Amino acid sequence: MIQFIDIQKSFEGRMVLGGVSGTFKPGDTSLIIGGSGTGKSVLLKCLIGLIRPDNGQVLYNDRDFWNSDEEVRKQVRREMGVLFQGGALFDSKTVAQNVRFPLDMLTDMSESEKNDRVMVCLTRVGLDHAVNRMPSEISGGMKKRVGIARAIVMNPKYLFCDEPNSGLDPLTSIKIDELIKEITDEYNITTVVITHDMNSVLEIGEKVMFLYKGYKLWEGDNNTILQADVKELNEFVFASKRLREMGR
Ligand SMILES: Nc1ncnc2c1ncn2[C@@H]1O[C@H](COP(=O)(O)OP(=O)(O)OP(=O)(O)O)[C@@H](O)[C@H]1O
Repeated sequence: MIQFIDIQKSFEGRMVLGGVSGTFKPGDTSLIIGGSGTGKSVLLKCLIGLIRPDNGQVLYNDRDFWNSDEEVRKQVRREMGVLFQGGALFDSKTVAQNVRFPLDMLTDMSESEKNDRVMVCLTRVGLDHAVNRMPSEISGGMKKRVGIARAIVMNPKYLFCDEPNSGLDPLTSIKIDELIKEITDEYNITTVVITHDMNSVLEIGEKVMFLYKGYKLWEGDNNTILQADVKELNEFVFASKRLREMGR
């Protein structure tokens, strides 16, 4: 479980997060949604340890990330998997070498243990046929799958995905969303996904948090989001004027 309490962050006097709190639970795929520049990525970075918040606490199963010593932070970091925007694959490494990278860096597993683990993860994301391909030789959707395989290779308790659908067509996006959700269920991971894709919200949004100008204005699910009585959320959800008119 991840709990974060009153997270605040400003850059050069400009407030980006005004005090955001929330809870993410194991087995849930929790979405953080909101328009551009509303603080989603900064919040994610505060959670995963890339930006230190000015105020507030982030608790990983009761371990206070920012107020613990480096050993605790290191341990928590080892329990995280991150799927970065764009996949962030190494262009000069094969698919298998990309997935294996965290095992090389962070474990003392034997060669055969590493190879087995890589194959388990690549098979799970449907890419066991592509182990020796280079990133330049595979599609955008496949790159995301490689990114997911790499993010789960260390068997994470917590999985963070920053815009997993960026650059993908709607159908491929839904497949990636479903894969993230299935893996979350299967391994009981606490998963947090940043998105501004309404298709994702409607498909996998069982837990949704809406950020607006650095504040959480709404929390709910895909069954209630269309009826929510929050003006800023309605504007985000029904971004198209045409759609707004059709809904009335
Ligand atoms: N390191 C930084 N230094 C200064 N300002 C920053 C920094 N990181 C983010 N910001 C600012 O904080 C605000 C929120 O940025 P953030 O990246 O969290 O937005 P976002 O909601 O993720 O948007 P998008 O959907 O476009 O990625 C923006 O105005 C951004 O310019």
